[in-house]
Amino acid sequence: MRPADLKTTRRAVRFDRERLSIEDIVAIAHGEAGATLSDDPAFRAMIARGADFLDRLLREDGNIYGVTTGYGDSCTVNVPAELVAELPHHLYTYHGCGLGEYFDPAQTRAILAARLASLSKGYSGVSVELLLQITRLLDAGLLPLIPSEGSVGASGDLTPLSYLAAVLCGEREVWRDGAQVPAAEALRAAGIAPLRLRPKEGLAIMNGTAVMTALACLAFDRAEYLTRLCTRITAMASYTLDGNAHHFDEVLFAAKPHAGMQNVAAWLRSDLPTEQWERNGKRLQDRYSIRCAPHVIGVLADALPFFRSSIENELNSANDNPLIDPDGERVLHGGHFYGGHIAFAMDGMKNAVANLADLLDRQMALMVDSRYNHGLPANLSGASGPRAAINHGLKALQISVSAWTAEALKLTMPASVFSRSTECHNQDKVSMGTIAARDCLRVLQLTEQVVAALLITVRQGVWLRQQANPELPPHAAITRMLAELGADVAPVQEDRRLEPDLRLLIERIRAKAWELYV
Ligand SMILES: N[C@@H](Cc1ccc(O)cc1)C(=O)O
Repeated sequence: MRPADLKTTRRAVRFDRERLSIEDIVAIAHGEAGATLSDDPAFRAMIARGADFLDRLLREDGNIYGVTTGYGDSCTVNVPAELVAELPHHLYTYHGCGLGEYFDPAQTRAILAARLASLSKGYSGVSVELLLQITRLLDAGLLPLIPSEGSVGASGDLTPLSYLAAVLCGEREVWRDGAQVPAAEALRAAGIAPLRLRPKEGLAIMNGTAVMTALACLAFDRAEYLTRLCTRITAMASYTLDGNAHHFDEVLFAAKPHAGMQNVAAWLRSDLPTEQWERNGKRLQDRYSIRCAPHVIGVLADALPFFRSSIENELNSANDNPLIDPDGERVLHGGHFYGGHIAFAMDGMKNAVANLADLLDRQMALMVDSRYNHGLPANLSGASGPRAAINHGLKALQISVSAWTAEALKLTMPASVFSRSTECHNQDKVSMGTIAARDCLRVLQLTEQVVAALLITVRQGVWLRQQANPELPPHAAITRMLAELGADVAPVQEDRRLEPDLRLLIERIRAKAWELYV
């Protein structure tokens, strides 16, 4: 369903000074919620006070950074009064040098929502009209085409956000129903008058962390689901390998108090048949990719609450410069456009997520190898009799998984350590948070591909194990998951092209199709 079709039923996220959550931004991104600006008169008056104070200051003092001066290192250049009105338009114009792929519509909606969140805090000296204009774009489904490359993530996401500023003013291009249209034409057709920016409004739109923060919200949402799905896959891999379910014992895990990791172990316990306790069972110690799975998945599970607080604090911050204190009537010069917290969260998240890909890649290596899979066919081939000779089962799928895993791991190099001095040494330390966030999304995409392949593998593996050892106790969660996967993916009996199965499973992963551990 397209977002526009959902208009009548979907909820609205209200923008005011209240704290917003990652889920609010994700809902707007996916078109499940709209964005409305609070019409509370006190809120609107507070916003207007900032803009009025700036107007007064301009009249009385005549000298404000970024209003009557050049930007950044050019702050020593004074702008004559008759050119002040043109200055914000120059800001977005000369920043129109982004390149690379355009952000997709969901990412773009998240970016608009994140910028609206920051400006709604009331410290940016912008007009209510500007905030409303952002909601109008979201409402009408007119999404700026924003190139994804060209931000150092410390003077804010200046260059990508210049594309939002330009579109608000009826310039550059938007997506409309999936097509690229000139913004001027799209705004006219939607009955939206282009803005003429007030003196500080160009800076307020562009000088902030909205792009990286929006991407971080989307990344968080995907990473959280993967902790659950990788746990379920681990349970099915353990079952496939006829492994030792007691590796996830409650007393064992109580001895190591990482709460997220303990949770993963508890999920595994709930998935696996652990009724019978054997002192020296048949499989004393499984390999690490099974035995230590809670310790690998748990790193991400334990980091998520920290990532959430960093991302939501950034989302709920006034992150431009200078800030305008409407009540104290002061102009506060600082560096809140510096995205170090998001950079760290994204660099950390991509590392922890790539480790999931690596974990699953190792689990697959055990399952397809008849030297390690405890009695199942090589490559988990489902063919029998003379035809077994020409069937290669999941052989190529494993090779693809190795490639996707390698590519994910390759992208884990932290972006934040590549800070470099730029803009005539005014921006001499920068966060690279937007690059970190883009890396993280790519690592998530590659890891989801690995997850899709592992879903095929465990679906095949559990099915073969049930045939090989019919006496094994079936377990509710695994049986249910096998049935759900079975509805999408047939067992591989004769070799077939698995790409369609993979693509379908990736869709299911992105839609969080399976209810896991609720
Ligand atoms: N981020 C800078 C402002 C800036 C804006 C545009 C630039 O091109 C450069 C710098 C500051 O607030 O100090």
